[in-house]
Amino acid sequence: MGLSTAYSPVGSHLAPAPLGHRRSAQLHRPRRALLATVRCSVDAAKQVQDGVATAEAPATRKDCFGVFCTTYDLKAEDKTKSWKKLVNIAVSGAAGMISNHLLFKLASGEVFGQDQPIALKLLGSERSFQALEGVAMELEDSLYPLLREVSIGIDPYEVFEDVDWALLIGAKPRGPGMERAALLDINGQIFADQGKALNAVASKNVKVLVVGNPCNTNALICLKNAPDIPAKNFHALTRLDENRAKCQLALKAGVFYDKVSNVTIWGNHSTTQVPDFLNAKIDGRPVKEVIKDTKWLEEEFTITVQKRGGALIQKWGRSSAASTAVSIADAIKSLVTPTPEGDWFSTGVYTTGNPYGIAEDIVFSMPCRSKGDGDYELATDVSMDDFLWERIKKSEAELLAEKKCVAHLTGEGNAYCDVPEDTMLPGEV
Ligand SMILES: NC(=O)C1=CN([C@@H]2O[C@H](COP(=O)(O)OP(=O)(O)OC[C@H]3O[C@@H](n4cnc5c(N)ncnc54)[C@H](OP(=O)(O)O)[C@@H]3O)[C@@H](O)[C@H]2O)C=CC1
Ligand SMILES: O=C([O-])CC(=O)C(=O)O
Repeated sequence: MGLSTAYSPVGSHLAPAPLGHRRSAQLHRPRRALLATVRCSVDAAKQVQDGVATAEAPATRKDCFGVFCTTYDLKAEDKTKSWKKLVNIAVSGAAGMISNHLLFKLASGEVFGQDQPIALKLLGSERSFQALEGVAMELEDSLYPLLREVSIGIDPYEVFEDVDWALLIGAKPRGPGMERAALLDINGQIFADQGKALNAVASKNVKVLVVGNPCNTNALICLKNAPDIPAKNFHALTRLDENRAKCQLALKAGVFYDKVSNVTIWGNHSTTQVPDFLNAKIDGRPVKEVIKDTKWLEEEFTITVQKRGGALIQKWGRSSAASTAVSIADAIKSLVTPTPEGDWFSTGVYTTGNPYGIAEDIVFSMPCRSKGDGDYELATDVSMDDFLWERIKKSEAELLAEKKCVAHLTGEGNAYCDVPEDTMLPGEV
């Protein structure tokens, strides 16, 4: 088995290094450079390709971590020779609950494929740096062959360097009594800064998936602060909502999930989101032909999906983490593998140029298809009726109001915040 993951914690002001970890080599680094890079893993990767096994003297390795100061006999296998070029993935909020599930899915190869080696660049903060070290240690201990590099840091300008994907999860949770305007402002600032950093140092074709709430408006802020990256490359996660809607339709129809297709979530990742049962299909047939209970579809189904996050928090005492990680994996897979014929997936994307008549210049969840190249096109073979359109307009109005709240972060003048009273995240009750 190939094993080349390593990280080296840097930052002497933080907690003592775990036993066996050498960190003194980095102590002279400036605080801004709280990024642990991995050199030995690159060497090890080369050795995989070459079929060479060496045990380099630890003294010559400045950035390695513990056991990774020695490289192993990686027994070059045919499959490693056919591996693709390394993909660099940044994850913010990497010490949080969602990441704790997601990182292991990414490292296992189930998202990008079993021939796709990856580098994980974990972004945290001073408050989470020690926890990030713990995350990196767990990744090490998992012996994932495809995970070639792990680095940790608190400076987005360093962590985002050359990244192909940025999964932006870290955000302040809304506390009791906190106004939505305050949440928009605090989190918006995080995404404005990260947008600037991505613009400066990431791959110019980086794909950005914003998870941290309120994710649609955070994604808008991020893309506005990254003018050199195509706006089309920014996504807000609404795949969890799509998965929740599929589950409810499958339950009601008495079928397994795999029979449910063409489910769109329109709009904001909030309680105004619109799960579309007009275009959805069960076993290839319109949902309305299979589920005749229109009252259920129009009322119970919609509200259940809109408020599923809150219902889960009431049971679990915390917000969805594992299912969110699964949905992030699904969202990425939908972009890196071709969409099954006739189907589509939901993702929050930039509306400018959309064919549906939704207001331009916001991030809105809509139905998309991909050829598997990381890009997507909006699905045009969708029907609209008054019921669906009326609800879409409500979610659109909410996003237009959110946009005004963050005008100071998107370069559009002074903010004026008057979001509708009932604007809530799915997890709020
Ligand atoms: N779009 C969707 O479908 C869903 C979105 N979410 C959202 O994802 C985000 C992350 O959720 P989850 O992983 O469960 O949350 P956690 O609380 O476990 O982790 C969030 C991370 O955010 C970081 N963070 C950034 N700024 C702050 C701040 N000012 N105060 C506190 N923490 C901060 C922290 O990391 P650090 O200190 O390293 O910065 C923390 O580890 C939340 O915004 C949540 O609402 C959740 C479920 C579904
Ligand atoms: O509100 C939250 O933080 C959680 C959330 O987005 C969801 O469960 O959909």
